[in-house]
Order: sequence, then C-alpha cells, then structure tokens
Amino acid sequence: MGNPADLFAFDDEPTPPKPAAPEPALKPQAAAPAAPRSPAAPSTPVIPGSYSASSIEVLEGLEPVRKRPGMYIGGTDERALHHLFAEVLDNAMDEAVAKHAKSIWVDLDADGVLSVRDDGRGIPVDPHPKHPGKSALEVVMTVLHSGGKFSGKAYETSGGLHGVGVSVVNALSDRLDVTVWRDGFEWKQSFSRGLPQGPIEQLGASKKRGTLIRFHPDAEIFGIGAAFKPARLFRMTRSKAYLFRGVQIHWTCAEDRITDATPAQATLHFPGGLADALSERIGEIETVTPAFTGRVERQSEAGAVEWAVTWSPIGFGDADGFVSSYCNTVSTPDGGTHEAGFRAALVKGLKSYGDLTNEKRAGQITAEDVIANAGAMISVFIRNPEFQGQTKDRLSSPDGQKIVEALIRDPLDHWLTENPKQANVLLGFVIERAEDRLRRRKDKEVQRAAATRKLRLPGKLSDCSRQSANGTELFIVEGDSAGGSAKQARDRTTQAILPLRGKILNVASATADKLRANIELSDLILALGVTPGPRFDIEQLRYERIVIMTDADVDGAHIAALLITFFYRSMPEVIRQGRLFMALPPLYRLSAGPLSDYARDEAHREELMRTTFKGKKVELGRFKGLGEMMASQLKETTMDPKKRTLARVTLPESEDEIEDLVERLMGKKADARFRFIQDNAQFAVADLDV
Ligand SMILES: Nc1ncnc2c1ncn2[C@@H]1O[C@H](COP(=O)(O)OP(=O)(O)OP(=O)(O)O)[C@@H](O)[C@H]1O
Ligand SMILES: [Mg+2]
Ligand SMILES: [Mg+2]
Repeated sequence: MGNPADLFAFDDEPTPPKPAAPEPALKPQAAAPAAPRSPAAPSTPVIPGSYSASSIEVLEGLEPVRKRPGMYIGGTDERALHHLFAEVLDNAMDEAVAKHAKSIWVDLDADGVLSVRDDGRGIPVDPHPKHPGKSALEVVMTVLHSGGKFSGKAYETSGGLHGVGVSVVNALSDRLDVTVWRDGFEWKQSFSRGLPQGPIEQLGASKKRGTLIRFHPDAEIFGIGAAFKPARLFRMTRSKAYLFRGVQIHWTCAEDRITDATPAQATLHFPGGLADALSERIGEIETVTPAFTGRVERQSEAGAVEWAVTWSPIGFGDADGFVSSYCNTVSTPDGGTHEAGFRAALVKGLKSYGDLTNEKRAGQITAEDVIANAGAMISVFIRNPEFQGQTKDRLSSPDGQKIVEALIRDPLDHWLTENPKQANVLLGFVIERAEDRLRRRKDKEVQRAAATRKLRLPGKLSDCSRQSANGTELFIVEGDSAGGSAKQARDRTTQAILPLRGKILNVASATADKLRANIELSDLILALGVTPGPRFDIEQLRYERIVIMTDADVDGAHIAALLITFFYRSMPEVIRQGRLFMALPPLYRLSAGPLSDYARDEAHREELMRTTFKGKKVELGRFKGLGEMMASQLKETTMDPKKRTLARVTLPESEDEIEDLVERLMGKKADARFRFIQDNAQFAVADLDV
C-alpha cells in the first residue's frame, strides 16, 4: 500500500531532500587517481558524429556505478544518499540475523563520516582463489556481484542477495576504510571512489571479531553540501533493532550534527519486537481493539513471520492507515508479496469468522476494507528473497505471499475466536468500512447518472429553475397548444411543463421493451429522472409532484388513464407516496355582469347556478380544451397553487381492486372510462387541496 509507512517516519522517509548544511570535505589520505574514463578513446580517426563500433563502450569495474548511480541506489538525492547507509547496515544485520553478530555500532562523526561496525565473522581477508593477488575483502569491495549470499551456505535468510551493495557504497564514496578483525589480527584497506589506495594491510594482533566500514559519500555524485541527516539515520537504525530482537545497536552521533531531538547516544534493543514498535508508533491513538501481534517460525525450513496490527477509527496522524513491511529486515516501502499475503490472511480470517458467527454482511468485505484503517507492521524472513532492484523497495518473491498467509491464518483464527467480544467489534468496524465503500460507490453512480441525465433531458421539457425536487411540480400536458398556454401560466421556478404529443402506448399490455421504445414515455422517464422497474428509486424523482393535466373530455380522460396505468405498472411507489395528481381544469365559465366563476363539470355548474348565480342571467362558455384557455385563465383555475384544486391519485386497498380498476380504466368503452375518472376525481377533490 504505497508509502504511508513513511508518514510515520519509522525508519525512512521518501520526502525530497531539504537544502543541506554545508559539508566540510573529507580529504582522502592519499591522492585519489581519477576514475578511468572513456577506455575506448579511438586511435583511428573518427568522423565527428559518426556511430560505429568505437561508439560502443564497455564499462569496467565499478565505473558503471559512478556513471549511472540511479540504477544502483535509485538516484542521487537525499533518499539515495541514505540508501548507502542502508546497504552497510543491512550487511551488519545479516551477520546478526545469521547469529554471528550480537552488536552493531553506528556512528556519525563531526566530519560527516559514517561508521558501521559489527562483531560478526568479519569479511574474509584471505586471497581469493579466482582473483590472484587480491583478498576476498578487496574483491567484495571492488567487484560487482561478488558476495557470500548466493549459495545460502554462509547466510540463511539474508537481506543481501545481489553481491552489489557494499561495492556500490565503495564506488560512491570519496573515502571508504574497511577494518576487519578476524583470525587473531586486525586488517585494514582503504578505497577512494572504488579504487584501492593500497593493498590490504595486516595490523596488530587482536582478539576482536567483526567488520567496520567508515565512509564518506562523494560530493561529485551527491552534490556539494549533501550530508547524512542524523534523524533519518537514527530512524533507520532503530527500526532494525525492532526487527530483530537478537541484536543490540549502539548509536552515537556528533552533537554539532544534530539539529533536532535525535539523541546523540542511544542503545537500541527491543525484545518486544514489532509489537513494541507498533505501540511506540501509534502512541495514545484510540484503537478499535488491542493489537493483534505474533511471531511464527517456519517448521520445515529457515524462515519466520512477525506482525503487529491494530485498527483506529480516527486514523493514524496524517493517514487513515499504514502498512510497514520488511523482508529479512530490509524495508519494503512499496510493499510486495508479503504484504499481499498479510492482507489475504486478514480478510479471509475475518470472513471465516463472519461465517462462524453467522454475520452475513462479512461476505462483502474486501482487503481494502480491512487494511484502509489498519496500522500494520509485517516482517518476514525467507530464503532467497527476490526484490525489485537494488534499493529493494518491493518484495517480489512468489512464496512471500504463501508463507505469510499460511503462517498468520492460524494465529488469527485463534485470536478471533478466543476473544469474541473484540473480534465482533473488529468485524463490525470492518463491515462498516465495507458498507461505507458500497454507499460511496452507489452515490458516485447516482451522481454520474444525474450528470448524464442532465445532458439528456428531453428537448420539449420546459424545466423549472429550482434544482432540488422540493416544492416542484411536473405538469404532463396533453398536446402542444395546451403546452404553450401552460408554459405561460406556470411559475417557472417550481413548475415544469412536459407536453405529450400523440397517443402514448397502452401500457397495460405493452412489454418493457415497447415501453422504452415509446418516445413519449421515454421522454417522460427522462424528465422524471428515474429508472422504472425493479431498480426504481424514489429519491431520484426530480419533482415533488407529478400532475397529469389533460382536457376535460373523453380523449383527455383516456390519456390520463393511460398515464396513471403507466405509473402504476412501472413505478407504483410514486402513487403510493401520494406524489401523482390530476389537474382539474374547468369545463365551463359562468359570468353575470361583474360576477364570474368556473365549473369543473355539469354538476358543479348546476350547483353554481343554484347558489352564486341564482336568479341571474348567466353567460355560459364551454372550454373545448386546455389550449383554448387564456394563459391567465389556466393559471387561475388549474395551475396556481394558491387557487387551483388537484386530485391526488390513490390506490385502492386490495390488489384485486387495483386490477379491477386498471381493467375498467383500460376498458373498451371510452365513455364509461371517462365517467369513471370524473367520478373518482370528484370523489378525491373534497379532501385534496395541494
Ligand atoms: N559486515 C559484514 N560481515 C561479514 N561479511 C560481510 C559484511 N559485509 C559484507 N560482507 C560480505 O561481503 C559480501 C558482499 O556484500 P554486498 O553488500 O556487496 O552484497 P550482498 O550483501 O551479498 O548483496 P546485496 O547486494 O543484496 O547487498 C557479502 O555477501 C558478505 O559475504
Ligand atoms: Mg549487502
Ligand atoms: Mg559486492
């Protein structure tokens, strides 16, 4: 999971270098001969710019390292500079993990010279059989791909594997001294930019054991002023001590190099291992459960896994979670197979615990849900690891995953079942993450759908300007001319008009495909913003009310009946929630002198004649359709929320009644249908006024 580990500055940091303090240059004791350059300087005349055999160079010895440091240490920046320390420290740790060394001493002196000493076996100093006249030590320091970690005989689970590390450090140091104590003597050889400054020397007799590498990075490579950062060195050192409890690391640093809280002196030894590392790293941060920690050795062959993980609802400082992973004590900030195995073990363990406790929702959790809010440290020791590149930022050994997953699963299952209370809390926490994730995904889908819908609103829709559904109405209007009047009569903030042309399909019998193919209906669906059918979601409805506004005649009643049936068939929830209405346009206008009123129908007219207009000479006008009304009349009588009356469409209680209703609505006799609608509309009027 990327680099969040580094946010917690446990052992290393990925951040680009800050300007460094000027560095006093360390003068090599002997003058350094310039590194050999351009060995292929042609003796035959070459036309400038030509490309021939003489253009092809073969770099010798350590020259490629100086020419292309990026390939070996990932660049020449501050991170790369500190990688030199990692290489030397890794070698000392390999001696410790192989149980030949117990102590390591790290020291940064006032001149910026870094020393790493261990009390291990010491780099062999005897003459190398394949390189007559050279000691093994000189070979190791000056020949790429030389080392004792290829066969697995001298080391079992080493971080070193390429035979490159220390020779690279040598190549990129303007000064490097190796002291070895072994076979009863002290030995020493010095190098500059990879070149020996003389043969290996046997100094006095000594009972000590071990290796000391003292080096100073070359300003030609890293730039003038590039210097080790004590804080960074200290973090890298401390993490090594956490990763292997069998080692004690003594840290010292020249006081005047320290600019922060880094100690000048410290002894680092952590018998608690990663469990301690994790609790030190998360401090007082609130966690969901106590940490799950452990260490398991492989049974059949050399190898082990150690881990510590906990979860926090509030995140860990700058990040929601972090995973710090290591292989053979080498930090792998880019993760790899061991992290994958760790994640797999956690997610499988939690899922099977979910099965065990009948928590069905556990089925939906993914590794991401488990790890996103976890603070985790995982350290694996395996034979013959494979890393990506010399900086070893990522573990690529295929068995990394298998070994970690296999070794952690059992302890995890035990941990969960033995502490059901905290296991349930943890599972609940992870399920919440999963549900959050699913919700976010759905929201995104809705947003995306809304965005595309916006572009695809039907052209003939005159939408209202209000964005939210609250207080808005969609008038479905019969015919273009009525649509025109309605557009003028509406309140454009809250009222939208969708005119329907021609006949819509008889939806009672049409198939879903046919429904979609019907242009009038698909325009209506687009305007509503919903998906009809099983995936219907009332939340997507773009209007608070849907108002069917048709002429008060047989054709109008037919269209209204078709529309109601359509809603009932494809989105009954709209009706159930009381959001579908019928407008009640008047059929008659009555006037007598200054007095005037509208009558919805015959009965209403008669009533008005008996009351308001009693004994008056009444002028009676009959509207042939909505389109005949003036906009102001339409507004006053049918659309203005302050004056109009709407009939809410409701469903009968029982399914039978509904089917009966649909049958009657869709029946063959248009007149009966019309009367039915009129009756029912009237019936609804009394208790409705929206
Ligand atoms: N502190 C040490 N004690 C004992 N032997 C050492 C030490 N440092 C280096 N060596 C020997 O020198 C060899 C070369 O070291 P080098 O760092 O170049 O390569 P490596 O550790 O084998 O692999 P890598 O390139 O992955 O680091 C090692 O394999 C080991 O045999
Ligand atoms: Mg090494
Ligand atoms: Mg080497």
